[in-house]
Amino acid sequence: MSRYWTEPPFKHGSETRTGVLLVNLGTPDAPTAAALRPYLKQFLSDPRVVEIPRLIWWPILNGIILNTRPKASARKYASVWMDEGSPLKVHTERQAKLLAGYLLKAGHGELDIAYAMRYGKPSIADTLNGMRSRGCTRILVVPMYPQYSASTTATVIDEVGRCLAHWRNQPEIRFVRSFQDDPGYIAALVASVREHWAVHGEPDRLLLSFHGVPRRSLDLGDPYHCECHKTGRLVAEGLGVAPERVLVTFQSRFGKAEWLKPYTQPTLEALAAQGVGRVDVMCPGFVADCLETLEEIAMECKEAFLEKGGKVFHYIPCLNERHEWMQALSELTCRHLGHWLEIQAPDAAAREASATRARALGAAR
Ligand SMILES: C=CC1=C(C)c2cc3[nH]c(cc4nc(cc5[nH]c(cc1n2)c(C)c5CCC(=O)O)C(CCC(=O)O)=C4C)c(C)c3C=C
Ligand SMILES: [Fe+2]
Ligand SMILES: [Fe+2]
Repeated sequence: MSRYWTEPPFKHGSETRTGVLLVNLGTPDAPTAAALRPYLKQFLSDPRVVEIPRLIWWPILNGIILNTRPKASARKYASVWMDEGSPLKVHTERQAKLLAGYLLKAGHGELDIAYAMRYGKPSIADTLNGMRSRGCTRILVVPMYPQYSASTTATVIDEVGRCLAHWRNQPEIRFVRSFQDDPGYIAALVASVREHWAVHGEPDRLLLSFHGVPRRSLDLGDPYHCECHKTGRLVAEGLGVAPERVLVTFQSRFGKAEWLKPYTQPTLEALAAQGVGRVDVMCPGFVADCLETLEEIAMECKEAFLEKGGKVFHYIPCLNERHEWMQALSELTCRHLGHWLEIQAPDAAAREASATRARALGAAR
């Protein structure tokens, strides 16, 4: 591969477009060990995800993990796989299509909406190339992680930078950093819990389970832990329930090191042992259901809670394609697109808005 600036020549005078790129974590192509292996290799080779010196990590990854985990993970993926594919990819694709519809309704049908996966397919590189070929010269990248973490958000930003290093004619680019306290996102979470409680009544405890990260990343200054707690506090406030009935926990510990605490499954087991009868669990850090929610929480954690004497366990689904969430995402997107929307839309309304602003600026001077 030639290293730099390999794209076809820019068509001078051709129309330019504004694009929105949604990026989520990634997923294997199939629920099989053969498909899991390259996916896990790419994911777990990312130094933003596993911060262990390569000299130590490579033999563990290639010698142990990639020989055992693909088979075990494939079984888990098979238990949640949908007719159309991996839940994470299915929901992300639907979200991108719906977002285009919501933006069209808001008067921005001209926007180019795409989605990509940080690991696996569709890759960020291929998707950006597609956007370039459709004439996108301005791109807003939206990592689909409400809470910022170096292991998720930062690695998306890094990868976009690496891809653009091969472009001669680079686009104007913006990133959404995080949206842990976005009022629309919080309102969508609250609406989802309320809807569940309207049918099933209220539980003894509501657990908000976020994906974990190594404890060390908090000590080194990663804001993820704080952002999770902020989301948790705002959801509890929005629901109007006593704070002690809402717990923030962290799931999916990987390896032997300490991760963010309290851990989700041991917390559920302790609650069951204390005689807490019913818990509801929601995962606000994931905007789409995936292996970590459908298998780890709704199956494994449920079983653990009931085994320890808990009576009722409800899993409240992720926001997925919920109306309030899609509305919040389209509003968040418009806010971040900012003046690009005016530059983009060459219609009378936009020209009028620009003229009004110019007049106001003139008057201010
Ligand atoms: C090894 C360290 C890992 C860190 C750090 C980590 C952070 C992190 N991950 C998500 C979101 C998701 N992770 C998912 C799967 C997954 N995560 C890890 C490991 C780390 N994650 C592994 C090994 C796996 C693969 C599955 C397995 O074999 O158990 C997923 C689901 C993907 C899917 O296809 O459904 C998501 C989503 C966040 C938000 C995060 C840090 C904040
Ligand atoms: Fe993960
Ligand atoms: Fe997991």
